[in-house]
Amino acid sequence: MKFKFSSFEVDDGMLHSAAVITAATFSCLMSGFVLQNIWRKYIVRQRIKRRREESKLSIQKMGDYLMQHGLSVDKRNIILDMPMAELQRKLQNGSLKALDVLRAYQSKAIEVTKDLNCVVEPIWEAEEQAIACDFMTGKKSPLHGIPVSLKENYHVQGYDSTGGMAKFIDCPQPDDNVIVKTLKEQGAIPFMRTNLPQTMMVYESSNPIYGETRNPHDPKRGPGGSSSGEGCLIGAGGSVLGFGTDIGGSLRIPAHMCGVCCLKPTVGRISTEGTHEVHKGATLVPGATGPLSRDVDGLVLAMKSLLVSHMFELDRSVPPIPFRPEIYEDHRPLRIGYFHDIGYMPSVPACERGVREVREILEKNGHTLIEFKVPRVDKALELFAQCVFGDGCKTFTDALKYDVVDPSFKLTYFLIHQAPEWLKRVAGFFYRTVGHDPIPKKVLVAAAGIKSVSKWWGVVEDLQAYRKKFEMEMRANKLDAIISPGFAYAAIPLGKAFLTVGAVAYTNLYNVINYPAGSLPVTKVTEEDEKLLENYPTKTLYAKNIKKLSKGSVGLPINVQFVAPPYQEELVLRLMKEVETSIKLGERHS
Ligand SMILES: CCCCCCCCCCCCCCCCCCCCCC(=O)NCCO
Repeated sequence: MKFKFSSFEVDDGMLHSAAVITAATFSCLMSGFVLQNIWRKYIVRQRIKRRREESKLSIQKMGDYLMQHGLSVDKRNIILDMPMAELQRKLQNGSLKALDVLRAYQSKAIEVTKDLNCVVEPIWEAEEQAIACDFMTGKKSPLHGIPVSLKENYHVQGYDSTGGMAKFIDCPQPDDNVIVKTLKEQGAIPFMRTNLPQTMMVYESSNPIYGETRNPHDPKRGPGGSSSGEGCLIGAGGSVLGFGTDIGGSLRIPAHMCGVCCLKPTVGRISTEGTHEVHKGATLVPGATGPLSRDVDGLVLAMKSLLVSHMFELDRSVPPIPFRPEIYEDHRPLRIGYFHDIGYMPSVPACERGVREVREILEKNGHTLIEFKVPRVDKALELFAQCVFGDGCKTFTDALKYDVVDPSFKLTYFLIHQAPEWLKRVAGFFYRTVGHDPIPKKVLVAAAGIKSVSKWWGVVEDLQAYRKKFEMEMRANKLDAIISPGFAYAAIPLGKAFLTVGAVAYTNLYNVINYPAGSLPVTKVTEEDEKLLENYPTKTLYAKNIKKLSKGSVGLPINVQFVAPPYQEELVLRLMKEVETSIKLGERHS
């Protein structure tokens, strides 16, 4: 048979050859594509393996070095037991050497990371800095000789900031970030870099490069995240002061689960320049940087040392507001709002008791406590998802292309980041009908992305309106501050955060409204709390999971959050210090 195409003729033999050539080209392209994918994934795995080995080797080398140059156990323990104020005083008056303090904390950090895997690598330059401190004469800076640990996403010259993602391995940072530079200028010694979950947008603690960090109070449980390594290292006594980041609770969740203090400042109060975030462009609910510490004095010292002309000069977007002692040291009685239940899922009995006990302390100290109802928590959650996943999660999926997805992140990644909109709607339907919970659908649809600029502007208006509503509620009650649960529950078994993720409402509320929020350990889960857990209401799927996963948590730490209007960090710290002091006095008298 012959076909005639205008000026030339084609027989079926030619047609057959054309089809064969097309099919061959197509299968070549396809296999090329598949092979390229396999190759890229292979390269990524090799890179991850090499980086992990380098990290382990560096930690081991530090351990070996300390065996030869370490302190005696007694001397080390005396240093490790010192609260921040005493440590600072002794470094200032020269009765402690910076090198001894560094060695004490290096050796404790290396010791605890063996079981807990909280350190990703030591910062080797610390030693030289400590020696320089000890040779210094003249007036000492406020952080003189104090070792500080840093979450891995803080840029440190010469080190990678991977955020647990292979794509960023072998990209050493050209410079220290603004906070690190200011800390060094103030005499601090960055000495350890700490672990985080892949992408930092979960409150788990694992990534394929550095592995999984465990809770210092129960290694079968998670330390919270995403400043997981910081919470764990400070909670285990391996650091006295550290720094992390927080977009939805990443400072406060690990602080609560590991029993340490932290402060998430108002975004803008201190510099956020030079931290690795996957979606830096999502500026409506941006990441905050902030300190974690063993005690409130550590947070105060950190803020005083950062709020100085050096930082204001390095990052001119930061308003030059120094630390205001007149607010921190004020004794005026305040009106403080409180809640136990955010209006989505109740907090477990131990967290509720934590707030109740802090309320009693504050009332005894002369403050007025008023019950506060959080306006429309569903709206706050929806706004959070719209603002951080507004691009339909494209920045996240791009960052993880060819990467190994961590098991602890797989379900979140699939459902929030990768699933097409129709599947998100089906999952939302499941949560609403089987889980008796309409909120996940809103969040999942939001994570499918904002479809146009005018819709994006609508989100901006909604966010402004929500912030105003919150402010008006506080004004209506004449509130100076708020206290609320540190989180909905204490630490749960590793890898289970996905099953309870709605609890993030307890922390990300303050990111949505951009209020400073501190977290303070106030109690521990008791047998009585565990008994009361039996009556925990389980209306939604998340609440059921919380009840199940909270069992067996006796002895775990419980924090309370302290919150004030934007730029009132000193007020937050004042209240935290007041409660910390009362708790310590109470412990001494009992
Ligand atoms: C993943 C579950 C899918 C179902 C959706 C349920 C929605 C229920 C409400 C939860 C809304 C938020 C979901 C997103 C999870 C984000 C968790 C954020 C943890 C902290 C992140 C952070 O602060 N990172 C700091 C980075 O520097």
